Amino acid sequence: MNLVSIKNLTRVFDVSKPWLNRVIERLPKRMLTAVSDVSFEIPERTTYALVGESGSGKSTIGKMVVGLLRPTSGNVEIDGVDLVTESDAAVIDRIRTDIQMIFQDPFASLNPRWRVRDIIAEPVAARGGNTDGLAERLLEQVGLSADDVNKYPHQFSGGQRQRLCVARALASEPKLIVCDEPTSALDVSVQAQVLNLMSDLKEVHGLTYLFISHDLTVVRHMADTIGVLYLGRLVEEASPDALFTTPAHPYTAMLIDAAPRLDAFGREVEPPEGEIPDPIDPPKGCAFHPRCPLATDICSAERPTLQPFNGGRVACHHAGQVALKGAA
Ligand SMILES: Nc1ncnc2c1ncn2[C@@H]1O[C@H](COP(=O)(O)OP(=O)(O)OP(=O)(O)O)[C@@H](O)[C@H]1O
Repeated sequence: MNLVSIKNLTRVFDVSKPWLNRVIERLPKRMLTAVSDVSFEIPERTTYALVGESGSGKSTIGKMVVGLLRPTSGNVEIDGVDLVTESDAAVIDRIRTDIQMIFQDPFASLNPRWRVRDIIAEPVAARGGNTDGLAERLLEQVGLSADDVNKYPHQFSGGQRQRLCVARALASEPKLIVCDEPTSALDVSVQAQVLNLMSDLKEVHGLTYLFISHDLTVVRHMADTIGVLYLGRLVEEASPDALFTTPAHPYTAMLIDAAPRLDAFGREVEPPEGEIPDPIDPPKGCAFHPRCPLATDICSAERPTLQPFNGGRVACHHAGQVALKGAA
């Protein structure tokens, strides 16, 4: 059964400068479509990874799923309840407790003046739940010590702080955790430990993850399905195996080819080629065509729709014609 069902999700931001619109009458508003007509489903107890470059709309989707942002149009169904159209506040409240979010920066998302005990127990205490021994139990589950309950966030390393965030997210026994780049602020060696912990906890607690990352290699081993976003649209969706061996979209191939090359300082050596277009004025037809090695006339004229392909879905006029550099 699907825990999450996203249908035709769209979010437009008004990025006009109000003062300019006041000075110049009838100046058209500048509208930025951050997410456009995105649909996907996440079956219970599985991990769906959303991957794309900066600005592709990943965080905007994550925020709409947890209810931090309202969609311009489309639907977000969690556990059979459409959070966009549901009017019963009690039902929405029940669903919201089933959803937690973990952010990229573990320090910014932990109150520096609170002890770990209060940070972890707060979501449960706020609902009048029983917090006896809760923080101690969760600390042990995330690989920290129960003796740490009286410490403050600054007394932990980056990786440990992200473990605290995981413990806090688990406190209210959620069904779905939306993870927005949870390991990208961490050292590479610590990243793997936190990812392994999250995979283990998924099995133990029967969790479902929506995992957001700009890095395909991070999600390769933990995702059941990967959705590739480009300029707010889903351009490919497939299992990690299919995606890495036979990417159907040239953008996916570009991301794979650019993936894990790090220099001695852990910086990406080879970013994907070409510039990301202006999202306020995206290219006509397929938004990827100015960067695409396979582009032909049809690509600048007609936007390809997402179609079933090789067990997944792809939006490309030349689906399946790509070759990975590494495979050449
Ligand atoms: N509150 C906002 N107001 C105006 N524009 C926004 C807002 N939030 C996001 N955007 C724009 O929407 C687009 C998608 O942003 P989003 O943060 O969802 O992308 P992302 O893929 O998560 O990128 P990153 O990895 O850099 O966070 C970007 O062009 C961004 O500038």
